[in-house]
Amino acid sequence: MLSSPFIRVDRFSFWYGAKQVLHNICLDIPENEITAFIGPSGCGKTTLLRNINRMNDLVDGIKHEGDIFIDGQSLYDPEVEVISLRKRVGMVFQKYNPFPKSIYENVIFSLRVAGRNAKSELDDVVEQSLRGAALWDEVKDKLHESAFGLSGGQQQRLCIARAIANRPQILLMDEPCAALDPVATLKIEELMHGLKKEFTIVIVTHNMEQAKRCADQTAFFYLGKLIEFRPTLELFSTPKDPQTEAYVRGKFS
Ligand SMILES: Nc1ncnc2c1ncn2[C@@H]1O[C@H](COP(=O)(O)OP(=O)(O)OP(=O)(O)O)[C@@H](O)[C@H]1O
Repeated sequence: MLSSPFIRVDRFSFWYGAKQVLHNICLDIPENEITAFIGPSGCGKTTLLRNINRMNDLVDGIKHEGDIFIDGQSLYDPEVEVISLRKRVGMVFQKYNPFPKSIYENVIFSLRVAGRNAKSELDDVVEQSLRGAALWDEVKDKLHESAFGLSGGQQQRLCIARAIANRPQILLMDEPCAALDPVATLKIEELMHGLKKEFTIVIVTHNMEQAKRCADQTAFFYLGKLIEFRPTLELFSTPKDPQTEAYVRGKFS
């Protein structure tokens, strides 16, 4: 049984110009769990992820039908401000993208933008966020050095620290390990298990082993449609739909 939905995708369809890329998606994502989106390239996983914090609003010529709710509130409610929505929904991208600043300034970037400059608060947020991203012990003696001096895996964990510094409720991760080696990948996966206690996590991944290792629920998409959404172990061991079965058995990618 799924716990109560925290994110509800309700009959959601989406177009880039004349091209429809999502078709009538219905999906209930539970709170404090990890939900993976899998499926072949171009099936719309990232498009759906980027709609959960309305990142796609930045693209010209888009259109949607249906709705997405977070904790019962429509993302398209006129009262919802996109800036405050993005505070509730943090995002980590495929290619780690720290700013050309110190480790410390990267973590508290959004607080600075919001005019929060009290040193004691910033110090506290830096420590809590870096601990949350399992990076504190590795960087606590060089907080004022450039973020670019860190390894790729450390830079991605720094981006996670930056994303959680605002205490979002939801963390969207778009192939967060695609640019990382297997050791750094495992570290991020371990980290996700800890983070889900505090955040509802949605991850897009091409790596089915990663979905199996990390995700509580997995959604399989094909050609812009949601084909199957079930607890991960069930989806991989006893897929109900022949298309899901073909995909998870590696018959197409
Ligand atoms: N900004 C855009 N403008 C126009 N079409 C786009 C845009 N972004 C994505 N698309 C198209 O929408 C479809 C879905 O793309 P999307 O990136 O959501 O799929 P995906 O499943 O995440 O793919 P991948 O696994 O390759 O990242 C694709 O056909 C893609 O070419």
